[in-house]
Amino acid sequence: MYNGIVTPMLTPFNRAGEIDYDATRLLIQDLKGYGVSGLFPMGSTGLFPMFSLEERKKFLQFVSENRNNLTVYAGVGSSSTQESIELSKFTEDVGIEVRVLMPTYYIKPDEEWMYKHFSEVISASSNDLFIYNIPQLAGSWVPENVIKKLKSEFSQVKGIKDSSGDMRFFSRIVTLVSKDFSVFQGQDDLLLTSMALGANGGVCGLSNISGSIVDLYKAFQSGDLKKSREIQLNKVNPLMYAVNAPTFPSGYYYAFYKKHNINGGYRSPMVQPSKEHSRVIDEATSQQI
Ligand SMILES: O=C(O)C(=O)C[C@@H](O)[C@H](O)CO
Repeated sequence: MYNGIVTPMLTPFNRAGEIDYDATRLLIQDLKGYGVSGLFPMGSTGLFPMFSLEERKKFLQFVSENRNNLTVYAGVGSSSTQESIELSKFTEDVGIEVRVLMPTYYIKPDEEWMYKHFSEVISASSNDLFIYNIPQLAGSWVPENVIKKLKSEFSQVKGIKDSSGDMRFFSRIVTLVSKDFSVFQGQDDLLLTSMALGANGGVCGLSNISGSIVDLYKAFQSGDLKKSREIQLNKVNPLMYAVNAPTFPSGYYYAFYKKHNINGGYRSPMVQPSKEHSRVIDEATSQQI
């Protein structure tokens, strides 16, 4: 059973646009301090499509070796099934427990294509796998019948992370929760609602830069609905809307660099947030204390 708050990690850059491993170490220390339960490198917030296969492997191995006793959920998404298979095998070689996989993208897959991608990648290694539903970025939904089919056919399939923001869809898939299958919410402002419906936790971008997400999770788990509602509405949501003012996910990078006074970079084509967006983010982060 997987639960808690998992961080879809930033991939910090230096000014030359290369991965900054010292800053990554600092990020992992932050996350351990906030009390997250897992690390999710090379997801959407981690900008996985911007990296070569070799860069992805090196970063995944670094996170696995510096995990600080946290569970590692490795993004193995690609529009190439062969690449996702290669990354899957690599995650097993470096001791990563969970893979995270969305449908292939750019060329829009029909259900048969989608099932073929998932089944071939799932079978490529024995470690667990979470289905990743994020239609607004991947360009296609993972249909409920495909989710149920993969869940029933492959013992590696241990959960789904839904970032669609569609609570009707979420309300249906959350009924799949069992001791062998977890359902995570990928949108921070829907975390409390989702946990009230039975979600096992969340994969929340804000957990890169604030302890409020874990505080919300802990308040709900302790039965303090009033406190969890206050955190959701007065801390999490305003910060989420502020860091998403600039194009996703540049605001998260700005906030992390600012927090640690790092002269961090933005790999092309990502652009540093404007002065106005930076001011909005600074104001929202100052309210978190
Ligand atoms: O970065 C990821 O991979 C996530 O899971 C977080 C994602 O769901 C964002 O919240 C989408 O806005």
